[in-house]
Amino acid sequence: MSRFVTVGETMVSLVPKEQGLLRYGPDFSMRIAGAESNTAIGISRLGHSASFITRTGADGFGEFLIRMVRAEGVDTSGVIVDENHRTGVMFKEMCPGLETAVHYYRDRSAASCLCTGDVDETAIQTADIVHLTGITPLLSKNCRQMVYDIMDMADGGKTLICFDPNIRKKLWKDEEFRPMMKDLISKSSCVMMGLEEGAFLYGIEDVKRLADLLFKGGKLRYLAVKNGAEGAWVCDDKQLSHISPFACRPVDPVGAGDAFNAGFIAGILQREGLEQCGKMGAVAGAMATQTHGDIEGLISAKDLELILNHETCILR
Ligand SMILES: O=C(O)C(=O)C[C@H](O)[C@H](O)CO
Repeated sequence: MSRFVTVGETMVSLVPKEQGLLRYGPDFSMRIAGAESNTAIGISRLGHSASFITRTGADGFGEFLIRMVRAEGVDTSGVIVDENHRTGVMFKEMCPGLETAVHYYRDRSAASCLCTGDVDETAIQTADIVHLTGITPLLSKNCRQMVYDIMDMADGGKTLICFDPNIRKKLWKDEEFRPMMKDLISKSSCVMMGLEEGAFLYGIEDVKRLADLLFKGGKLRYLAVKNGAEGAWVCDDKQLSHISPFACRPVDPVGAGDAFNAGFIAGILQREGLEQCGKMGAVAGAMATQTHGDIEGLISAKDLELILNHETCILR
């Protein structure tokens, strides 16, 4: 039984070794990417049990993904190897002065064939937290149904439903997605979203107004609103606090939101106070921006503790 369970797509991520346009043929290194597995690995690094459910192709890329996620201590026993579909792939493109661009090769991938039958209901109902993102329901109709069904499996029980809309405009092919995303948020007890995502979905840029609206539904227990290098806000039904950003040397923001989520959720699992959960998220998010891969900068429990206690790490 894992305290944290998540379901979604992990892809092989080909990250250029140097900056420049793809058209000039950079060399690539092979990493992994996927919002849900990033968060699962972040949770595992912070000392909590995590399991990840997905489908991969029966190919070397799929074997690579499973090996990488399992090596980080995440339970992959729920991963299904799909003989009929291939593992999704994405490429990053990094140009000086521009934000990292991603190019997906994930249409009809193995993970887009995920369905409700792939998910063990008991695993969801016995977990403390089930984490879902708004990427999965955009992958296919069966994925959308599965996300709703997982929320139903957890609803009414003790499992906290965490949701990050993680809006990916490259996957956003239908205006129907907006009401669906809002519906999924309304079914969640912990929502972690970007300030820009709040504006995109609700037309609200003011965090207090956004919190008032979302808490009115009665289901929400925690809200984190992330604002990149400007920090974040964390709220429950009693308190709204701004969390200052943690100083870092960013090279790539992709994956920082997932790292924030891991820190924030680890705080909830440890029954920390709201602001401490926010600080854990802010430090974890900042540290993740310092590497080009999504998972390489995910912080360990020991390093997080040192930072939060303002202690220095003895290296020599
Ligand atoms: O964009 C996606 O679908 C991914 O999950 C890949 C990245 O790892 C993710 O965007 C980081 O949050």
